[in-house]
Amino acid sequence: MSGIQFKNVTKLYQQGENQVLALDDVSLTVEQGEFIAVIGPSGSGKSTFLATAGALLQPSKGEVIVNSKNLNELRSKDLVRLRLEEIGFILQTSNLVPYLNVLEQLLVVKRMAGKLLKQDEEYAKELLQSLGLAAKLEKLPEQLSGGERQRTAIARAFINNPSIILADEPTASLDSKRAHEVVQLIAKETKTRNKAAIMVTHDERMLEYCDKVYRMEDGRLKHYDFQS
Ligand SMILES: Nc1ncnc2c1ncn2[C@@H]1O[C@H](COP(=O)(O)OP(=O)(O)OP(=O)(O)O)[C@@H](O)[C@H]1O
Repeated sequence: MSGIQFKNVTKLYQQGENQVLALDDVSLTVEQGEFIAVIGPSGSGKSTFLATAGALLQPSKGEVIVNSKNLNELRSKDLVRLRLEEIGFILQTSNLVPYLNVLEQLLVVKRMAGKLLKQDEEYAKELLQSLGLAAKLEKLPEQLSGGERQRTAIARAFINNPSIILADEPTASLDSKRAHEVVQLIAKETKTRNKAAIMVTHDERMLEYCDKVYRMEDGRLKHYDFQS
């Protein structure tokens, strides 16, 4: 199936003599067209969960299945391709390339995937416009506000039309109005383009846009009954 599945996933970190249990027997399914949120206290395992879903970290035990592919069975070359083509990451910090302008930040992703078509530039401009960045196409990251940088990173995550969206605190640097707009946009993309999306957030105001909410506590993931 398309989407993301965790089957009894455990992640242990070695810290000197000690082991830290960051994910403790986590199982869940995020189907295509579903937008889920993960909340929970600092250090509870949310970033570890997202990095595992995005094939950036390997589980110590259990299986992660992304678009019907068991990540344990992929070679590192295939993992790189999967991350590039099928997953859009939105991180806490925007991680923009300092010497590329806003438009180029998106086009470079296409070039990396080996295919930059004429219509890609049009789509990139459209995306940037929908995120309120039409006047900033030629600006470098250092010439942008924190919120503008974050919106550029969000547009960059969408440019390859990935089927999976993984967002780590995407609203951290945004004011309330932009925060709502950005999460609405992720929700809309998820529905209209049938993606599977996971958002880690501290911002309870954003939960209303999500289909399901889970709470992480000490590495355990539990369904959270959220009333909007
Ligand atoms: N590379 C690492 N090596 C050792 N321990 C780690 C490593 N990364 C995270 N941890 C530990 O694993 C646990 C889960 O960390 P994680 O970053 O996933 O939590 P989090 O919920 O994302 O926290 P925050 O909300 O503060 O970002 C914590 O106890 C953390 O100290």
